[in-house]
Amino acid sequence: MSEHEWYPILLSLKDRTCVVIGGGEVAERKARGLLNAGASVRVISPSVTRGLSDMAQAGSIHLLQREYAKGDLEGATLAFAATDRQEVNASVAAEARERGIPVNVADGDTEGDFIVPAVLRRGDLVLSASASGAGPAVSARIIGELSSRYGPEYEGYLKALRQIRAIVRAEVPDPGQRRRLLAAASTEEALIEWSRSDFALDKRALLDRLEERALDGKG
Ligand SMILES: C[C@@]1(CC(=O)O)C2=NC(=C\c3[nH]c(c(CCC(=O)O)c3CC(=O)O)Cc3[nH]c(c(CC(=O)O)c3CCC(=O)O)/C=C3\N/C(=C\2)[C@@H](CCC(=O)O)[C@]3(C)CC(=O)O)/[C@H]1CCC(=O)O
Ligand SMILES: NC(=O)c1ccc[n+]([C@@H]2O[C@H](COP(=O)([O-])OP(=O)(O)OC[C@H]3O[C@@H](n4cnc5c(N)ncnc54)[C@H](O)[C@@H]3O)[C@@H](O)[C@H]2O)c1
Repeated sequence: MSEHEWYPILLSLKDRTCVVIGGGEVAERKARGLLNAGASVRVISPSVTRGLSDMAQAGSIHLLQREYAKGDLEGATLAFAATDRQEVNASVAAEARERGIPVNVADGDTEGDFIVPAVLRRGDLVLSASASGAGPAVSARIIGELSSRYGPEYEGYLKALRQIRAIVRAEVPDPGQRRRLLAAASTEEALIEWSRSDFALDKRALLDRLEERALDGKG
C-alpha cells in the first residue's frame, strides 16, 4: 500500500447497498462494520466463514455463494474487494472505477479509494484510529486502550448532552455565550451530572447550572 494522506469522514450508509466480495475473516469484519452502520450488505463468495453463514441464515446479510462476476457491483454505494486473489480484487476495483463507486481493497497490491479504521462505538460516540496502512495492529491496540477509557456510560452521556444542547441552542441566542455554555456542558464531570439528573425538566435551573460551571471552569 503506497503512502497517502487519508481524509477521515463519517459516512451515512443507512439502507445503502454495500457489496463485499470474498468470504474470509477480512470480509466478515468488513460486513460486521457495515451492519453496525445500518447498511444493507451483499456478500459474494464461493466459500464463507461460519460467522458470515450465520449472518446469512439470520437474514442480516444477502449472500450469493459463487465467484465474483463483472456486474456484481450494480447498485452499490461502496464496494469491498476482500478475496485472497489479487487478480480478483483488481477486477473488482476496476469495475468499481468504471461505475464511480468508491472501493476498499484488502490486499496491499491494488490501490483502493478508502481504507477502514479500527472503531469503537459508544452510542453516538464513534472513535476511530488508523495507521494509514503502516500497521493495522497499532490501530486495533489504540482502540482497545480507548475502550477502557471511554466505557459504555458514554452512550448515556451523549444522549443527555444531545438534549442539553437542544435546550441551549433554543434558549441562548448569542453564539459566543452558547459556545461557552456548551463547552461547560461537555466536560466529563458535567456529562456525569446530566446523565444522573432530570435537568430537562427545568430549563432555567439548567442554564443557571451551566453558567456556574462555565465560571468554575474559568476560576
Ligand atoms: C483496522 C482494521 C479495520 C478492518 O479491517 O475492519 C484494518 N485491519 C485490521 C486488522 C488487521 N489487518 C491485518 C492484520 C495482521 C497484522 C498485520 O499485518 O499488521 C490485522 C490485525 C488483526 O487481525 O488483529 C493485515 C493486513 N491489513 C491490510 C493488509 C494489506 C497491506 O497492508 O498491504 C494486511 C496484510 C495482509 C497480509 O498478510 O498480506 C490492509 C488494511 N487493513 C486495514 C484495516 C486498512 C489499514 C488501516 C490502518 O492501518 O489502520 C487496510 C490498508 C485496508 C483495509 O482493510 O481497509 C482491522 C483492525 C480492526 C480491529 O480489530 O479492531
Ligand atoms: N485488510 C485487512 O484487514 C487484511 C487482513 C488480513 C489479510 N488481508 C488480505 O486480505 C485477503 C483476505 O483475507 P482473509 O483472511 O479473509 O482470507 P481467506 O483466505 O480467509 O478468505 C478469502 C476469501 O476469498 C474468497 N474468494 C476467492 N476467490 C473468490 C472469487 N473469485 N470471488 C469471490 N470470492 C472469492 C474465498 O471464498 C474466501 O472466502 C488476504 O489474502 C490478505 O491479502 C487483509
